[in-house]
Amino acid sequence: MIEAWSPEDVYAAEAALESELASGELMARAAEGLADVVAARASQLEVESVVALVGGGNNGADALYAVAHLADAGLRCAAAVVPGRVHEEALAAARAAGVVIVSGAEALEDIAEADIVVDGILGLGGRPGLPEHAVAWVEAIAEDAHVVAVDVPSGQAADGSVFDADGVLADETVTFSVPKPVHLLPPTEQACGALTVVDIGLTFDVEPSVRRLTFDDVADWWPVPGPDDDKYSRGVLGIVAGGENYTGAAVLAVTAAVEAGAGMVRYVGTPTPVGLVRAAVPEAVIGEGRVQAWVVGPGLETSSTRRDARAQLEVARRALAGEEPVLVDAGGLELVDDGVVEARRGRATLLTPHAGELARLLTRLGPTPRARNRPTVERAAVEAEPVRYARLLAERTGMTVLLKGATTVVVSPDSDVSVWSQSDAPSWLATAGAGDVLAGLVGMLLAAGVPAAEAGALGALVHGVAADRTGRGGPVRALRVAHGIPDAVAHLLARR
Ligand SMILES: NC(=O)C1=CN([C@@H]2O[C@H](COP(=O)(O)OP(=O)(O)OC[C@H]3O[C@@H](n4cnc5c(N)ncnc54)[C@H](OP(=O)(O)O)[C@@H]3O)[C@@H](O)[C@H]2O)[C@@H](O)CC1
Ligand SMILES: Nc1ncnc2c1ncn2[C@@H]1O[C@H](COP(=O)(O)OP(=O)(O)O)[C@@H](O)[C@H]1O
Repeated sequence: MIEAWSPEDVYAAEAALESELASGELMARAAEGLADVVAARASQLEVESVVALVGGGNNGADALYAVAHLADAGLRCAAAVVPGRVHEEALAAARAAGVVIVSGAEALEDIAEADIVVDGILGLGGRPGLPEHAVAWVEAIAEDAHVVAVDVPSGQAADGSVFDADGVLADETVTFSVPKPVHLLPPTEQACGALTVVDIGLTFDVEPSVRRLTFDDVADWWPVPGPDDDKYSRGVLGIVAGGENYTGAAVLAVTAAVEAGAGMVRYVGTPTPVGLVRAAVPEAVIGEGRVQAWVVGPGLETSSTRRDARAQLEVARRALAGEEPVLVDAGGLELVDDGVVEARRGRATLLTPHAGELARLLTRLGPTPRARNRPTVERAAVEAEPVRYARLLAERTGMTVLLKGATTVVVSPDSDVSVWSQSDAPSWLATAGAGDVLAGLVGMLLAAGVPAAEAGALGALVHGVAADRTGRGGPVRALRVAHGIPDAVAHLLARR
């Protein structure tokens, strides 16, 4: 598991450790680790000119001490500074080691010619956006330069909340002791490149803000049946999905649940998808019955006036009113109102919208049940600040929210619980029907007893790996992702 702590928690851990160490020791460890990474990269890339972009805080000091080490080691180093706004001891150390200190136009020339740029403008203490003087520095970086961010790519929010397209976009980031939210969350993760964590000795006795499951965690988490299991003890999943228009969603969700290893899947639909499911997934049992969890919504048509569609909707509503865990996706999200919110208090519910669905649902629900003013939430706003909006929906509904995207986040209604962030899928997975597959897969995990947030994270990981292994670098269609789940699970379980 990869875990990230918030800037506040990191500052607290730093203060606790600093009181036990000689002054400057932590920064010395950070700078040494940073210098080792940059030296290794210079050697791999067979280049020798390094320019540090130096801000006025400790992040800039790390960069200065690091280039001092690199100059000692024989690399050609310069540091761009704003005179008077720089850590004086670090500046003296860099100068003494032979680092050329530059500012103004001279700095821009050196930056443009550098093979490696070390970004020490802003770190953990940075607010989103670049300082004015640093805009020209960042613009001057050559296209083919290798950019190493110190702790946080400057301009990006350290808590992962806001992405700055004009900020630093690093090829790699070197951080200290533990990852921070900026490294794991959308939208900022894209600015970090490859991540190296240098251990400087900080320890934490508080929960991380963000967690990410890795391939090696799957064997510990996946519900593997034992000799005493039967199909019922493994968990029966009820799926209410598909309609006379969206027939395929039913086939995809049911196929994924069966392929993921559900003890049994009961499918509730209208005549056309029932016929298709019967033909495509003979293992599925048609009709309502006792289940351990429900998936409600893929391809569900909530406005159909057909008698069979209304009967199907009644089952969906019964599921939402019942005790069993429910995953609510696509059309099912249209059934979520304040009555459902009330009825499901204290019961496991996982909403799985994409950004557009989340925006629509938040707009419809409004900020509070009786709010007169219901501002429209735009899809673009959700895409810009996914965790913030997923949290708003989780808090508004008391339900766990899995927000789908290139990086999928899972946010619990309790703000003290870590956010899950999974980024395991190839971009090929952005294809119609992939969400229906995810719903069936995660539904199976709920039926097997995996808690909602963990089921969401685990399901997102396996979904991504199934797409990756099925597509082998090329396109994937959703049905093949569903059929690829057993291979993905077997592959991940074999890592035990
Ligand atoms: N924590 C650890 O464990 C360790 C941390 N270490 C290192 O320390 C780094 C954190 O250092 P830091 O606290 O000095 O913050 P940093 O980001 O360098 O600068 C803040 C300054 O910038 C300013 N400022 C902010 N945003 C701005 C903006 N948008 N535009 C303009 N100005 C802006 C801000 O001004 P203010 O908001 O106060 O007015 C303040 O003066 C950390 O990332 C790591 O590299 C290691 O050495 C050892 C272990
Ligand atoms: N750029 C991307 N890279 C990787 N995965 C993506 C990307 N965009 C979307 N996905 C994943 O693809 C799936 C799409 O789901 P969804 O939008 O609900 O599709 P549908 O409703 O057609 O089934 C989600 O699991 C999402 O996380």
